[in-house]
Amino acid sequence: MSLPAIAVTDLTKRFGKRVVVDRVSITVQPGEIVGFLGPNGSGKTTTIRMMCGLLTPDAGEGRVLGHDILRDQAAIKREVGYMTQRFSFYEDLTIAENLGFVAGVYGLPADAVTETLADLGLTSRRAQLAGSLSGGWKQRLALAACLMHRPKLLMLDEPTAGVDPKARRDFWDEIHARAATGLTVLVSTHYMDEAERCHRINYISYGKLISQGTVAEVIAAAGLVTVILRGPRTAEAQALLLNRPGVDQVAHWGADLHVIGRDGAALRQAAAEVAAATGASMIAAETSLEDVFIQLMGAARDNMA
Ligand SMILES: Nc1ncnc2c1ncn2[C@@H]1O[C@H](COP(=O)(O)OP(=O)(O)OP(=O)(O)O)[C@@H](O)[C@H]1O
Repeated sequence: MSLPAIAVTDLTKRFGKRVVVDRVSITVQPGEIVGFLGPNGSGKTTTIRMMCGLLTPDAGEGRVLGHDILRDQAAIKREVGYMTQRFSFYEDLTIAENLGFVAGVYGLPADAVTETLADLGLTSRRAQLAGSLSGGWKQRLALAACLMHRPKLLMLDEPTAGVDPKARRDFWDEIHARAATGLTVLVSTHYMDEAERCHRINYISYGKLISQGTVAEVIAAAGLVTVILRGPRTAEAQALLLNRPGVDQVAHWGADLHVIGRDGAALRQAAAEVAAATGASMIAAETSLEDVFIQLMGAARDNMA
C-alpha cells in the first residue's frame, strides 16, 4: 500500500487551560475523501489547521504528504490546498483578478490563472466581479483558488455552508472527479448527505474522536435500533414515548415518528404499547447517520457532565 496522505497520532491542542483537541489520530489514504463531523466547537477546524501546518500541536506527531507536521510545516503548506470556513475575496475585483492575486502569492506563472479558469469552468465568467457572484459560483472560485497551485491534498472546512442543493451536488461531483485522479480530500461538514458522500468519516466531540469508519461501520458501531410509528396521533405518541425505558430519541419525519434506542427489546415494547394506544402501526426501519450523530452528541455531553 502507498504511503498515507495523512497519518497523525494523538494530536492535542490547548487554548489556555482548555483542551480543545484531545489525542486525535487520523489516517487518510491517497485518493480518499474523508469527512470530519462533529458539533460546533468540537475541534474540527483546530485539527485541520494542525494538519495544514498552520498551527503547532501541543502534543502528538505525524506526517502529512510524507512531511513531518512539527518540522516541515512550510513543505506541507506548499502541497496542501486549504479552503477556510469563511473564504473571502476582493469583491470589487473580477474572478480572473482574484485568481491572479492568489497566483502572485504562490509565485505561479500567469498561465496558471488561464488553466485554472478553464479547469473549473470559470472562463466565460472571468470578467465578472467576485462580489456579484451567487453562493455556488463564489464557492467554485474559492475551490479554484485553493487548487491553483496543484495541491496533492485538499482540506475543506465546511465548503458548502449556505450553498443551494444543485451547487452542492456539482461541488461534490467535482471533488469526486478529482479524488479519482489521486487528490486526497478531508472535508468538514454538518450535512448528513455530504457525510454519506465520503469514503470514510471521523466524528469528533469535545475534542475527542469518538467514531471512525465508513458510514455503514459508524452506524453499525452505534448499536441503535430504530422503529417508525405511523398513525394519526403522532404528537400524542411522541409525548407518551418520551422518558419511556429504552427510548433514547423520538423525532418527527413528516407524518412518521422515528423512535430510536440502544436497548432493542425495551424500545420495541415501548413503541408497541404506544402504537396500540394511539392507533399507529409500527414499522421496522434502518438507523440513519443523523440518528447516530444525535446519539453520539448526547453521549458525549453525558460524559462531560
Ligand atoms: N485561537 C483560539 N483561541 C482560543 N480558543 C480557540 C481558538 N480557536 C478555537 N478556539 C476554541 O476551540 C474550540 C474548538 O474550535 P474549532 O473552531 O476547532 O471547532 P469546530 O469543530 O471547527 O467548530 P464549528 O463546527 O463551529 O466550526 C472552540 O471552543 C473555540 O472557541
